[in-house]
Amino acid sequence: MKEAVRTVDLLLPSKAKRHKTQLASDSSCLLGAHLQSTAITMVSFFITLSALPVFFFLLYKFRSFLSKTLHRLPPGPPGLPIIGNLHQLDTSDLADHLWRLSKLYGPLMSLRLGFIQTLVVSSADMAKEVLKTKDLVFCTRPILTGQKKMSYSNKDVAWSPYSEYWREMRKICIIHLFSTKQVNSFRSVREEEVFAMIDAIKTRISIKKEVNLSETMMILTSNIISRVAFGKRPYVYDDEQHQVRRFQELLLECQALLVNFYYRDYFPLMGWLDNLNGSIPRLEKNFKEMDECYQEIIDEHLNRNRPNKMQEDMVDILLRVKEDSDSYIDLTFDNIKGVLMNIMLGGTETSASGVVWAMTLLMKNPECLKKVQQEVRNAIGNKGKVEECDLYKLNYLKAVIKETLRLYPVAPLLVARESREECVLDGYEIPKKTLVYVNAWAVGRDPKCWERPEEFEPERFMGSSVDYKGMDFELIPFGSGRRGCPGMTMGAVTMELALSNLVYSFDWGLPEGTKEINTLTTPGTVSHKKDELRLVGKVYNHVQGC
Ligand code: HEM
Repeated sequence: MKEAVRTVDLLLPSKAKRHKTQLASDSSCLLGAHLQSTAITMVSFFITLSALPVFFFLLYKFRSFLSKTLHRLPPGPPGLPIIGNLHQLDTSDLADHLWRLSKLYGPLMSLRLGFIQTLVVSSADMAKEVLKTKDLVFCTRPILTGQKKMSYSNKDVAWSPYSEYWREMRKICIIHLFSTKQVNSFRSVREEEVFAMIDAIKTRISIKKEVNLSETMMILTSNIISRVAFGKRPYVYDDEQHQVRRFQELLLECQALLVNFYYRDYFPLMGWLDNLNGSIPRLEKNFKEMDECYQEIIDEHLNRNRPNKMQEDMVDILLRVKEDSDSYIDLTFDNIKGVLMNIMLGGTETSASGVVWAMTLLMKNPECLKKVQQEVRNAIGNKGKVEECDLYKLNYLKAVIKETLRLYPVAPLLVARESREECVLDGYEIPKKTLVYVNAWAVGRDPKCWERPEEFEPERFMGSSVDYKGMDFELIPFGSGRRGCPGMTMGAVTMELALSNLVYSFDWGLPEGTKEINTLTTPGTVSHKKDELRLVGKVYNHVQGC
Protein backbone atom coordinates (compact mmCIF):
# COMPACT_ATOMS: atom_id res chain seq x y z
CA MET A 1 0.00 0.00 0.00
CA LYS A 2 2.81 2.43 0.99
CA GLU A 3 4.52 1.67 -2.33
CA ALA A 4 1.37 2.55 -4.20
CA VAL A 5 1.06 5.87 -2.37
CA ARG A 6 4.69 6.70 -3.13
CA THR A 7 4.27 5.94 -6.82
CA VAL A 8 1.14 8.05 -7.00
CA ASP A 9 3.07 10.76 -5.13
CA LEU A 10 5.69 10.92 -7.79
CA LEU A 11 3.21 10.99 -10.59
CA LEU A 12 1.12 13.82 -9.18
CA PRO A 13 1.76 17.42 -10.16
CA SER A 14 2.57 19.68 -7.16
CA LYS A 15 -0.84 21.33 -7.17
CA ALA A 16 -2.55 18.05 -6.69
CA LYS A 17 -0.34 17.11 -3.78
CA ARG A 18 -2.66 19.08 -1.54
CA HIS A 19 -5.08 16.21 -1.92
CA LYS A 20 -2.48 13.77 -0.76
CA THR A 21 -4.29 12.71 2.37
CA GLN A 22 -7.45 12.04 0.54
CA LEU A 23 -5.55 10.17 -2.12
CA ALA A 24 -3.89 7.98 0.47
CA SER A 25 -7.28 6.86 1.59
CA ASP A 26 -8.33 6.38 -2.03
CA SER A 27 -5.24 4.45 -2.95
CA SER A 28 -6.69 1.12 -1.93
CA CYS A 29 -9.46 1.68 -4.48
CA LEU A 30 -6.86 2.69 -7.04
CA LEU A 31 -4.86 -0.49 -6.47
CA GLY A 32 -8.02 -2.52 -6.72
CA ALA A 33 -8.90 -0.83 -9.99
CA HIS A 34 -5.37 -1.40 -11.26
CA LEU A 35 -5.54 -5.11 -10.41
CA GLN A 36 -8.91 -5.35 -12.06
CA SER A 37 -7.69 -3.74 -15.25
CA THR A 38 -4.60 -6.01 -15.27
CA ALA A 39 -6.87 -9.02 -14.90
CA ILE A 40 -9.04 -7.80 -17.77
CA THR A 41 -5.96 -7.22 -19.93
CA MET A 42 -4.66 -10.70 -19.14
CA VAL A 43 -7.99 -12.36 -19.86
CA SER A 44 -8.28 -10.51 -23.16
CA PHE A 45 -4.68 -11.46 -23.96
CA PHE A 46 -5.41 -15.15 -23.36
CA ILE A 47 -8.64 -14.97 -25.33
CA THR A 48 -6.73 -13.37 -28.21
CA LEU A 49 -3.99 -15.98 -27.88
CA SER A 50 -6.41 -18.88 -27.95
CA ALA A 51 -8.28 -17.27 -30.84
CA LEU A 52 -5.07 -16.95 -32.86
CA PRO A 53 -4.96 -20.60 -34.01
CA VAL A 54 -8.62 -20.34 -35.07
CA PHE A 55 -7.80 -17.13 -36.92
CA PHE A 56 -4.80 -18.72 -38.63
CA PHE A 57 -6.80 -21.84 -39.44
CA LEU A 58 -9.54 -19.82 -41.10
CA LEU A 59 -7.00 -17.67 -42.92
CA TYR A 60 -5.16 -20.77 -44.13
CA LYS A 61 -8.37 -22.43 -45.27
CA PHE A 62 -9.42 -19.25 -47.02
CA ARG A 63 -6.08 -18.89 -48.77
CA SER A 64 -5.94 -22.54 -49.87
CA PHE A 65 -9.54 -22.30 -50.97
CA LEU A 66 -8.68 -19.20 -53.00
CA SER A 67 -5.50 -20.77 -54.40
CA LYS A 68 -7.29 -23.97 -55.37
CA THR A 69 -10.32 -22.30 -56.91
CA LEU A 70 -8.39 -19.57 -58.63
CA HIS A 71 -5.40 -21.67 -59.71
CA ARG A 72 -4.96 -25.18 -60.96
CA LEU A 73 -1.81 -25.82 -58.95
CA PRO A 74 0.61 -28.69 -59.60
CA PRO A 75 0.02 -31.68 -57.32
CA GLY A 76 1.80 -32.02 -54.01
CA PRO A 77 1.61 -33.73 -50.64
CA PRO A 78 -1.37 -32.64 -48.52
CA GLY A 79 -0.33 -30.33 -45.71
CA LEU A 80 -1.66 -29.30 -42.34
CA PRO A 81 -3.53 -26.10 -41.59
CA ILE A 82 -1.25 -23.15 -40.86
CA ILE A 83 2.11 -24.89 -41.22
CA GLY A 84 1.29 -26.47 -44.59
CA ASN A 85 4.03 -28.97 -45.53
CA LEU A 86 6.74 -27.56 -43.26
CA HIS A 87 6.55 -30.50 -40.88
CA GLN A 88 7.05 -33.01 -43.70
CA LEU A 89 10.35 -31.64 -44.95
CA ASP A 90 13.52 -33.45 -44.01
CA THR A 91 15.87 -30.47 -43.94
CA SER A 92 18.91 -32.63 -43.19
CA ASP A 93 18.95 -33.64 -46.86
CA LEU A 94 16.29 -31.46 -48.44
CA ALA A 95 17.18 -31.82 -52.12
CA ASP A 96 17.22 -35.62 -51.91
CA HIS A 97 13.99 -35.61 -49.93
CA LEU A 98 12.26 -33.35 -52.48
CA TRP A 99 13.57 -35.51 -55.31
CA ARG A 100 11.98 -38.58 -53.70
CA LEU A 101 8.70 -36.72 -53.19
CA SER A 102 8.78 -35.58 -56.82
CA LYS A 103 8.78 -39.23 -57.89
CA LEU A 104 5.30 -39.43 -56.35
CA TYR A 105 3.95 -36.03 -57.40
CA GLY A 106 5.78 -35.20 -60.62
CA PRO A 107 8.40 -32.76 -61.94
CA LEU A 108 6.26 -29.79 -60.93
CA MET A 109 5.27 -30.18 -57.28
CA SER A 110 3.36 -27.79 -55.05
CA LEU A 111 4.18 -27.31 -51.41
CA ARG A 112 2.96 -24.81 -48.88
CA LEU A 113 5.60 -23.62 -46.44
CA GLY A 114 3.58 -21.85 -43.79
CA PHE A 115 1.78 -19.20 -45.83
CA ILE A 116 4.15 -19.36 -48.77
CA GLN A 117 3.02 -21.11 -51.94
CA THR A 118 6.04 -23.07 -53.19
CA LEU A 119 6.92 -24.84 -56.43
CA VAL A 120 9.61 -27.51 -56.74
CA VAL A 121 10.97 -28.20 -60.23
CA SER A 122 12.60 -31.62 -60.66
CA SER A 123 13.16 -32.44 -64.33
CA ALA A 124 15.38 -31.07 -67.09
CA ASP A 125 12.33 -30.23 -69.26
CA MET A 126 10.64 -28.23 -66.54
CA ALA A 127 13.94 -26.58 -65.49
CA LYS A 128 14.27 -25.37 -69.08
CA GLU A 129 10.75 -23.92 -68.93
CA VAL A 130 11.51 -22.03 -65.70
CA LEU A 131 15.11 -20.96 -66.37
CA LYS A 132 14.88 -20.28 -70.11
CA THR A 133 11.41 -20.10 -71.68
CA LYS A 134 9.85 -18.25 -68.74
CA ASP A 135 13.06 -16.81 -67.30
CA LEU A 136 11.56 -13.32 -67.19
CA VAL A 137 8.75 -14.57 -64.96
CA PHE A 138 11.03 -16.47 -62.59
CA CYS A 139 14.09 -14.22 -62.43
CA THR A 140 13.43 -12.47 -59.17
CA ARG A 141 14.45 -13.61 -55.68
CA PRO A 142 12.19 -13.89 -52.64
CA ILE A 143 12.90 -11.35 -49.90
CA LEU A 144 13.91 -13.39 -46.87
CA THR A 145 14.91 -12.01 -43.47
CA GLY A 146 18.52 -13.28 -43.24
CA GLN A 147 19.46 -12.41 -46.80
CA LYS A 148 17.81 -9.00 -46.62
CA LYS A 149 19.73 -8.00 -43.51
CA MET A 150 23.10 -9.31 -44.66
CA SER A 151 22.76 -7.77 -48.12
CA TYR A 152 22.12 -4.25 -46.81
CA SER A 153 18.43 -4.50 -47.71
CA ASN A 154 19.10 -6.36 -50.96
CA LYS A 155 21.69 -3.87 -52.22
CA ASP A 156 23.80 -6.78 -53.53
CA VAL A 157 23.47 -8.92 -56.66
CA ALA A 158 22.53 -12.41 -55.49
CA TRP A 159 19.48 -11.52 -53.38
CA SER A 160 18.43 -8.34 -55.02
CA PRO A 161 14.97 -8.58 -56.60
CA TYR A 162 14.79 -8.29 -60.38
CA SER A 163 14.86 -4.56 -61.07
CA GLU A 164 16.72 -1.85 -62.96
CA TYR A 165 19.10 -1.67 -59.98
CA TRP A 166 19.88 -5.42 -60.14
CA ARG A 167 20.41 -5.30 -63.93
CA GLU A 168 22.91 -2.46 -63.63
CA MET A 169 24.65 -3.97 -60.65
CA ARG A 170 25.01 -7.35 -62.34
CA LYS A 171 26.32 -5.62 -65.47
CA ILE A 172 28.97 -3.87 -63.37
CA CYS A 173 29.99 -7.17 -61.78
CA ILE A 174 30.11 -9.08 -65.07
CA ILE A 175 32.15 -6.41 -66.86
CA HIS A 176 34.49 -5.42 -64.04
CA LEU A 177 34.80 -8.48 -61.80
CA PHE A 178 33.85 -11.70 -63.58
CA SER A 179 34.91 -11.20 -67.20
CA THR A 180 37.34 -13.79 -68.59
CA LYS A 181 40.01 -11.08 -68.75
CA GLN A 182 39.49 -10.22 -65.10
CA VAL A 183 39.42 -13.89 -64.03
CA ASN A 184 42.70 -14.43 -65.92
CA SER A 185 44.25 -11.45 -64.18
CA PHE A 186 43.95 -13.37 -60.88
CA ARG A 187 45.64 -16.46 -62.30
CA SER A 188 48.84 -15.97 -60.29
CA VAL A 189 46.84 -15.72 -57.03
CA ARG A 190 45.14 -19.05 -57.68
CA GLU A 191 48.39 -20.75 -58.70
CA GLU A 192 50.36 -19.45 -55.71
CA GLU A 193 47.65 -20.59 -53.32
CA VAL A 194 47.24 -24.04 -54.88
CA PHE A 195 51.02 -24.61 -54.85
CA ALA A 196 51.20 -23.44 -51.22
CA MET A 197 48.46 -25.95 -50.40
CA ILE A 198 50.39 -28.76 -52.13
CA ASP A 199 53.50 -27.86 -50.10
CA ALA A 200 51.46 -27.83 -46.88
CA ILE A 201 50.09 -31.30 -47.69
CA LYS A 202 53.64 -32.56 -48.38
CA THR A 203 54.75 -31.28 -44.96
CA ARG A 204 51.82 -33.02 -43.35
CA ILE A 205 52.60 -36.28 -45.13
CA SER A 206 56.28 -36.02 -44.11
CA ILE A 207 55.24 -36.10 -40.46
CA LYS A 208 53.00 -39.09 -41.22
CA LYS A 209 49.73 -37.30 -40.55
CA GLU A 210 46.52 -37.81 -42.45
CA VAL A 211 45.19 -34.96 -44.56
CA ASN A 212 41.84 -33.37 -43.80
CA LEU A 213 40.87 -32.44 -47.35
CA SER A 214 37.61 -30.76 -46.30
CA GLU A 215 39.49 -28.30 -44.11
CA THR A 216 42.38 -27.90 -46.54
CA MET A 217 40.03 -26.99 -49.38
CA MET A 218 38.18 -24.41 -47.30
CA ILE A 219 41.51 -22.79 -46.40
CA LEU A 220 42.54 -22.79 -50.05
CA THR A 221 39.36 -21.20 -51.41
CA SER A 222 39.13 -18.69 -48.51
CA ASN A 223 42.67 -17.60 -49.28
CA ILE A 224 42.04 -17.31 -53.01
CA ILE A 225 38.77 -15.41 -52.69
CA SER A 226 40.05 -13.11 -49.93
CA ARG A 227 43.10 -12.19 -51.97
CA VAL A 228 41.04 -11.69 -55.12
CA ALA A 229 38.37 -9.69 -53.31
CA PHE A 230 40.39 -7.53 -50.97
CA GLY A 231 44.04 -8.47 -51.31
CA LYS A 232 44.50 -10.33 -48.02
CA ARG A 233 45.14 -13.90 -47.07
CA PRO A 234 43.13 -14.90 -43.96
CA TYR A 235 44.90 -18.19 -43.28
CA VAL A 236 48.56 -19.15 -43.13
CA TYR A 237 49.64 -22.76 -43.21
CA ASP A 238 51.75 -23.61 -40.18
CA ASP A 239 52.44 -26.74 -38.13
CA GLU A 240 48.87 -26.73 -36.89
CA GLN A 241 47.70 -26.21 -40.49
CA HIS A 242 46.10 -22.80 -40.06
CA GLN A 243 45.36 -19.77 -38.01
CA VAL A 244 41.85 -18.41 -38.15
CA ARG A 245 41.20 -14.72 -38.67
CA ARG A 246 38.23 -12.84 -37.24
CA PHE A 247 36.55 -12.18 -40.58
CA GLN A 248 36.40 -15.87 -41.44
CA GLU A 249 34.72 -16.66 -38.14
CA LEU A 250 32.16 -13.97 -38.79
CA LEU A 251 31.55 -15.39 -42.26
CA LEU A 252 30.82 -18.81 -40.79
CA GLU A 253 28.28 -17.29 -38.40
CA CYS A 254 26.83 -15.30 -41.30
CA GLN A 255 26.40 -18.50 -43.34
CA ALA A 256 24.56 -20.13 -40.43
CA LEU A 257 22.29 -17.11 -40.04
CA LEU A 258 21.46 -17.07 -43.73
CA VAL A 259 20.03 -20.59 -43.62
CA ASN A 260 18.38 -20.07 -40.24
CA PHE A 261 14.58 -20.45 -40.09
CA TYR A 262 12.83 -17.12 -39.47
CA TYR A 263 9.16 -17.36 -38.51
CA ARG A 264 8.36 -14.04 -40.16
CA ASP A 265 9.30 -15.43 -43.60
CA TYR A 266 6.57 -18.08 -43.46
CA PHE A 267 4.13 -16.77 -40.84
CA PRO A 268 3.79 -13.02 -41.31
CA LEU A 269 2.10 -12.43 -37.95
CA MET A 270 4.58 -14.42 -35.90
CA GLY A 271 7.72 -12.40 -36.47
CA TRP A 272 7.89 -11.66 -32.76
CA LEU A 273 8.98 -15.27 -32.21
CA ASP A 274 12.25 -14.45 -34.02
CA ASN A 275 13.00 -11.83 -31.39
CA LEU A 276 11.94 -14.15 -28.61
CA ASN A 277 14.20 -17.02 -29.74
CA GLY A 278 17.15 -14.69 -30.24
CA SER A 279 17.43 -15.02 -34.04
CA ILE A 280 17.03 -11.31 -34.75
CA PRO A 281 19.48 -10.08 -32.07
CA ARG A 282 22.00 -12.66 -33.37
CA LEU A 283 21.46 -11.41 -36.91
CA GLU A 284 21.85 -7.76 -35.88
CA LYS A 285 25.07 -8.54 -33.98
CA ASN A 286 26.66 -10.44 -36.86
CA PHE A 287 25.60 -7.77 -39.34
CA LYS A 288 27.16 -5.02 -37.22
CA GLU A 289 30.44 -6.91 -36.83
CA MET A 290 30.61 -7.84 -40.52
CA ASP A 291 29.87 -4.24 -41.44
CA GLU A 292 32.79 -3.06 -39.30
CA CYS A 293 35.09 -5.49 -41.11
CA TYR A 294 33.88 -4.40 -44.56
CA GLN A 295 34.30 -0.76 -43.56
CA GLU A 296 37.86 -1.45 -42.32
CA ILE A 297 38.65 -3.14 -45.64
CA ILE A 298 37.20 -0.22 -47.61
CA ASP A 299 39.04 2.35 -45.47
CA GLU A 300 42.32 0.51 -46.02
CA HIS A 301 41.71 0.58 -49.76
CA LEU A 302 40.88 4.26 -49.70
CA ASN A 303 44.24 4.97 -48.07
CA ARG A 304 46.47 5.94 -50.98
CA ASN A 305 49.60 4.98 -49.04
CA ARG A 306 48.34 1.46 -48.41
CA PRO A 307 51.34 -0.80 -47.78
CA ASN A 308 51.86 -4.14 -49.53
CA LYS A 309 49.60 -3.26 -52.41
CA MET A 310 50.23 -6.05 -54.90
CA GLN A 311 47.68 -5.92 -57.67
CA GLU A 312 44.30 -4.32 -58.10
CA ASP A 313 41.73 -6.39 -56.21
CA MET A 314 37.92 -6.37 -56.44
CA VAL A 315 37.48 -3.68 -53.79
CA ASP A 316 39.90 -1.43 -55.71
CA ILE A 317 37.89 -2.07 -58.86
CA LEU A 318 34.53 -1.35 -57.20
CA LEU A 319 35.89 1.83 -55.60
CA ARG A 320 37.16 2.91 -59.00
CA VAL A 321 33.74 2.25 -60.56
CA LYS A 322 32.18 4.23 -57.69
CA GLU A 323 34.34 7.21 -58.51
CA ASP A 324 33.76 6.89 -62.24
CA SER A 325 31.11 9.44 -63.11
CA ASP A 326 30.27 7.54 -66.33
CA SER A 327 29.24 4.41 -64.45
CA TYR A 328 25.66 3.23 -64.78
CA ILE A 329 24.46 3.72 -61.21
CA ASP A 330 25.71 5.66 -58.24
CA LEU A 331 27.49 2.98 -56.25
CA THR A 332 27.40 3.46 -52.48
CA PHE A 333 29.55 1.80 -49.82
CA ASP A 334 26.54 -0.39 -48.97
CA ASN A 335 26.44 -1.67 -52.56
CA ILE A 336 30.15 -2.48 -52.40
CA LYS A 337 29.71 -4.26 -49.06
CA GLY A 338 26.73 -6.25 -50.41
CA VAL A 339 28.71 -7.40 -53.45
CA LEU A 340 31.72 -8.24 -51.27
CA MET A 341 29.47 -10.44 -49.18
CA ASN A 342 28.20 -12.25 -52.31
CA ILE A 343 31.75 -12.85 -53.49
CA MET A 344 32.97 -14.15 -50.13
CA LEU A 345 29.98 -16.45 -49.65
CA GLY A 346 29.52 -17.41 -53.30
CA GLY A 347 33.14 -18.09 -54.02
CA THR A 348 34.52 -19.86 -50.98
CA GLU A 349 32.32 -22.77 -49.98
CA THR A 350 31.18 -23.66 -53.49
CA SER A 351 34.55 -24.46 -55.06
CA ALA A 352 35.82 -26.11 -51.86
CA SER A 353 32.80 -28.38 -51.64
CA GLY A 354 33.08 -29.24 -55.35
CA VAL A 355 36.68 -30.47 -55.02
CA VAL A 356 35.87 -32.47 -51.86
CA TRP A 357 32.98 -34.20 -53.65
CA ALA A 358 35.21 -34.93 -56.66
CA MET A 359 37.89 -36.49 -54.44
CA THR A 360 35.23 -38.44 -52.52
CA LEU A 361 33.78 -39.90 -55.71
CA LEU A 362 37.24 -40.68 -57.11
CA MET A 363 38.15 -42.51 -53.90
CA LYS A 364 34.96 -44.55 -54.24
CA ASN A 365 35.79 -45.29 -57.89
CA PRO A 366 39.51 -46.18 -57.91
CA GLU A 367 39.59 -46.97 -61.65
CA CYS A 368 38.46 -43.39 -62.40
CA LEU A 369 41.09 -42.03 -59.97
CA LYS A 370 43.76 -44.04 -61.77
CA LYS A 371 42.54 -42.85 -65.15
CA VAL A 372 42.53 -39.17 -64.18
CA GLN A 373 45.97 -39.50 -62.56
CA GLN A 374 47.35 -41.05 -65.72
CA GLU A 375 45.89 -38.28 -67.84
CA VAL A 376 47.34 -35.50 -65.68
CA ARG A 377 50.74 -37.17 -65.17
CA ASN A 378 51.10 -37.92 -68.90
CA ALA A 379 50.15 -34.38 -69.86
CA ILE A 380 52.35 -32.62 -67.30
CA GLY A 381 55.32 -35.01 -67.20
CA ASN A 382 57.96 -34.07 -64.65
CA LYS A 383 57.19 -30.33 -64.65
CA GLY A 384 56.31 -30.66 -60.93
CA LYS A 385 52.99 -28.80 -60.93
CA VAL A 386 49.90 -28.21 -63.03
CA GLU A 387 49.51 -24.60 -64.15
CA GLU A 388 46.39 -23.00 -65.51
CA CYS A 389 47.82 -23.00 -69.01
CA ASP A 390 47.88 -26.84 -68.83
CA LEU A 391 44.21 -27.27 -68.00
CA TYR A 392 43.01 -27.33 -71.61
CA LYS A 393 44.81 -30.69 -72.06
CA LEU A 394 42.87 -32.38 -69.24
CA ASN A 395 39.61 -33.56 -70.80
CA TYR A 396 39.02 -36.50 -68.49
CA LEU A 397 39.61 -34.30 -65.44
CA LYS A 398 36.98 -31.87 -66.76
CA ALA A 399 34.63 -34.83 -67.26
CA VAL A 400 35.26 -35.89 -63.63
CA ILE A 401 34.23 -32.41 -62.47
CA LYS A 402 31.10 -32.38 -64.62
CA GLU A 403 30.11 -35.84 -63.37
CA THR A 404 30.71 -34.72 -59.79
CA LEU A 405 28.53 -31.63 -60.23
CA ARG A 406 25.82 -33.75 -61.87
CA LEU A 407 25.57 -36.11 -58.89
CA TYR A 408 26.53 -33.65 -56.13
CA PRO A 409 25.61 -30.17 -57.33
CA VAL A 410 27.19 -27.81 -54.83
CA ALA A 411 23.98 -25.75 -54.53
CA PRO A 412 21.48 -28.59 -54.97
CA LEU A 413 18.42 -26.31 -54.95
CA LEU A 414 20.26 -23.47 -56.75
CA VAL A 415 19.32 -20.13 -55.18
CA ALA A 416 15.58 -19.70 -54.54
CA ARG A 417 13.58 -17.73 -57.09
CA GLU A 418 10.12 -16.19 -57.03
CA SER A 419 7.50 -15.72 -59.74
CA ARG A 420 7.00 -12.07 -60.68
CA GLU A 421 3.57 -12.69 -62.16
CA GLU A 422 0.99 -15.41 -62.56
CA CYS A 423 1.85 -17.88 -65.32
CA VAL A 424 1.02 -21.28 -66.78
CA LEU A 425 3.59 -24.08 -66.61
CA ASP A 426 2.84 -27.40 -68.27
CA GLY A 427 -0.90 -26.66 -67.97
CA TYR A 428 -0.71 -25.72 -64.27
CA GLU A 429 -1.35 -22.23 -62.99
CA ILE A 430 1.45 -20.77 -60.90
CA PRO A 431 0.37 -17.77 -58.82
CA LYS A 432 2.39 -14.57 -58.55
CA LYS A 433 4.94 -14.55 -55.70
CA THR A 434 5.33 -18.34 -55.67
CA LEU A 435 8.65 -19.41 -54.11
CA VAL A 436 10.49 -21.59 -56.65
CA TYR A 437 13.16 -24.20 -56.01
CA VAL A 438 14.83 -25.78 -59.04
CA ASN A 439 16.18 -29.08 -57.79
CA ALA A 440 19.51 -29.53 -59.62
CA TRP A 441 20.06 -32.70 -57.57
CA ALA A 442 16.90 -34.26 -59.07
CA VAL A 443 17.64 -32.90 -62.56
CA GLY A 444 21.08 -34.54 -62.52
CA ARG A 445 19.35 -37.84 -61.77
CA ASP A 446 16.53 -37.44 -64.32
CA PRO A 447 16.30 -40.89 -65.97
CA LYS A 448 14.95 -39.28 -69.15
CA CYS A 449 18.33 -37.58 -69.64
CA TRP A 450 20.85 -39.90 -68.01
CA GLU A 451 21.54 -43.60 -68.41
CA ARG A 452 22.38 -45.30 -65.11
CA PRO A 453 21.86 -41.91 -63.42
CA GLU A 454 23.07 -43.09 -60.00
CA GLU A 455 26.45 -44.31 -61.31
CA PHE A 456 29.61 -42.18 -61.29
CA GLU A 457 30.76 -42.43 -64.91
CA PRO A 458 32.84 -39.46 -66.09
CA GLU A 459 33.19 -41.27 -69.44
CA ARG A 460 29.63 -40.19 -70.27
CA PHE A 461 30.98 -36.68 -70.90
CA MET A 462 33.91 -37.73 -73.10
CA GLY A 463 33.07 -36.68 -76.65
CA SER A 464 29.77 -35.21 -75.45
CA SER A 465 28.88 -31.56 -75.90
CA VAL A 466 26.87 -31.42 -72.65
CA ASP A 467 28.29 -28.72 -70.41
CA TYR A 468 27.37 -26.89 -67.23
CA LYS A 469 27.35 -23.45 -68.83
CA GLY A 470 23.59 -23.10 -68.63
CA MET A 471 22.59 -24.20 -72.14
CA ASP A 472 22.06 -27.90 -71.33
CA PHE A 473 19.26 -28.17 -68.81
CA GLU A 474 20.13 -31.70 -67.69
CA LEU A 475 23.28 -30.25 -66.06
CA ILE A 476 22.63 -27.00 -64.20
CA PRO A 477 24.97 -26.79 -61.17
CA PHE A 478 25.52 -23.07 -61.91
CA GLY A 479 21.85 -22.38 -62.69
CA SER A 480 20.96 -20.70 -65.96
CA GLY A 481 19.37 -17.64 -67.50
CA ARG A 482 19.43 -14.08 -66.20
CA ARG A 483 20.24 -15.17 -62.65
CA GLY A 484 22.78 -17.86 -63.61
CA CYS A 485 26.07 -17.82 -61.68
CA PRO A 486 28.35 -14.99 -62.86
CA GLY A 487 31.31 -16.56 -60.99
CA MET A 488 31.18 -19.81 -62.99
CA THR A 489 34.50 -19.34 -64.83
CA MET A 490 36.30 -18.46 -61.61
CA GLY A 491 34.68 -21.35 -59.71
CA ALA A 492 35.39 -23.90 -62.45
CA VAL A 493 39.03 -22.96 -62.97
CA THR A 494 39.67 -23.04 -59.20
CA MET A 495 38.23 -26.55 -58.98
CA GLU A 496 40.18 -27.77 -62.02
CA LEU A 497 43.49 -26.34 -60.80
CA ALA A 498 43.11 -27.71 -57.27
CA LEU A 499 41.91 -31.16 -58.31
CA SER A 500 44.53 -31.61 -61.02
CA ASN A 501 47.35 -30.75 -58.61
CA LEU A 502 45.95 -33.05 -55.90
CA VAL A 503 45.84 -36.06 -58.22
CA TYR A 504 49.14 -35.17 -59.93
CA SER A 505 51.19 -34.73 -56.76
CA PHE A 506 49.92 -37.55 -54.54
CA ASP A 507 48.68 -41.10 -54.47
CA TRP A 508 45.72 -41.25 -52.14
CA GLY A 509 44.40 -43.92 -49.80
CA LEU A 510 41.99 -44.35 -46.91
CA PRO A 511 43.31 -43.98 -43.34
CA GLU A 512 43.81 -47.21 -41.45
CA GLY A 513 40.52 -48.49 -40.06
CA THR A 514 38.36 -46.61 -42.60
CA LYS A 515 36.56 -49.13 -44.80
CA GLU A 516 34.29 -46.87 -46.78
CA ILE A 517 33.62 -43.19 -47.33
CA ASN A 518 30.02 -42.11 -46.89
CA THR A 519 28.31 -39.43 -48.96
CA LEU A 520 26.09 -37.83 -46.31
CA THR A 521 25.52 -34.13 -46.93
CA THR A 522 25.14 -31.06 -44.73
CA PRO A 523 21.94 -28.98 -44.84
CA GLY A 524 22.06 -25.43 -46.24
CA THR A 525 22.32 -23.69 -49.60
CA VAL A 526 25.76 -25.19 -50.21
CA SER A 527 25.85 -28.91 -49.66
CA HIS A 528 29.12 -30.12 -48.14
CA LYS A 529 30.21 -33.63 -47.39
CA LYS A 530 28.95 -34.04 -43.82
CA ASP A 531 31.87 -36.05 -42.45
CA GLU A 532 35.18 -34.45 -43.26
CA LEU A 533 37.15 -36.19 -46.00
CA ARG A 534 40.32 -37.51 -44.34
CA LEU A 535 42.84 -39.33 -46.51
CA VAL A 536 46.41 -40.50 -46.36
CA GLY A 537 48.65 -39.33 -49.14
CA LYS A 538 51.92 -40.50 -50.63
CA VAL A 539 54.03 -37.99 -52.54
CA TYR A 540 54.36 -39.06 -56.18
CA ASN A 541 57.85 -38.84 -57.59
CA HIS A 542 57.41 -37.43 -61.08
CA VAL A 543 60.99 -38.06 -62.15
CA GLN A 544 60.94 -41.77 -61.41
CA GLY A 545 57.23 -42.08 -62.17
CA CYS A 546 56.32 -43.75 -58.92
C1 HEM B 1 31.80 -24.20 -57.98
C2 HEM B 1 31.56 -22.94 -57.88
C3 HEM B 1 30.18 -22.29 -57.92
C4 HEM B 1 28.93 -22.85 -58.03
C5 HEM B 1 28.58 -24.33 -58.18
C6 HEM B 1 27.97 -21.77 -58.02
C7 HEM B 1 26.60 -21.92 -58.13
C8 HEM B 1 25.69 -20.88 -58.21
C9 HEM B 1 24.28 -21.04 -58.40
C10 HEM B 1 23.56 -22.37 -58.53
C11 HEM B 1 23.71 -19.81 -58.43
C12 HEM B 1 22.22 -19.49 -58.65
C13 HEM B 1 21.93 -19.52 -60.12
C14 HEM B 1 20.49 -19.35 -60.49
O1 HEM B 1 19.66 -18.86 -59.71
O2 HEM B 1 20.17 -19.75 -61.63
C15 HEM B 1 24.78 -18.85 -58.26
C16 HEM B 1 24.60 -17.49 -58.25
C17 HEM B 1 25.61 -16.61 -57.97
N1 HEM B 1 26.94 -16.91 -57.81
FE1 HEM B 1 27.80 -18.71 -57.94
N2 HEM B 1 28.64 -20.59 -57.89
C18 HEM B 1 29.99 -20.86 -57.84
C19 HEM B 1 31.02 -19.95 -57.74
C20 HEM B 1 30.85 -18.60 -57.60
C21 HEM B 1 31.93 -17.66 -57.46
C22 HEM B 1 33.41 -18.03 -57.48
C23 HEM B 1 31.34 -16.43 -57.32
C24 HEM B 1 32.00 -15.10 -57.12
C25 HEM B 1 33.23 -14.89 -56.85
C26 HEM B 1 29.90 -16.61 -57.41
C27 HEM B 1 28.97 -15.59 -57.30
C28 HEM B 1 27.62 -15.75 -57.53
C29 HEM B 1 26.66 -14.64 -57.53
C30 HEM B 1 26.97 -13.16 -57.28
C31 HEM B 1 25.39 -15.18 -57.82
C32 HEM B 1 24.06 -14.46 -57.91
C33 HEM B 1 23.72 -14.10 -59.34
C34 HEM B 1 22.39 -13.36 -59.45
O3 HEM B 1 21.48 -13.58 -58.67
O4 HEM B 1 22.28 -12.54 -60.38
N3 HEM B 1 29.65 -17.94 -57.57
N4 HEM B 1 25.98 -19.52 -58.13
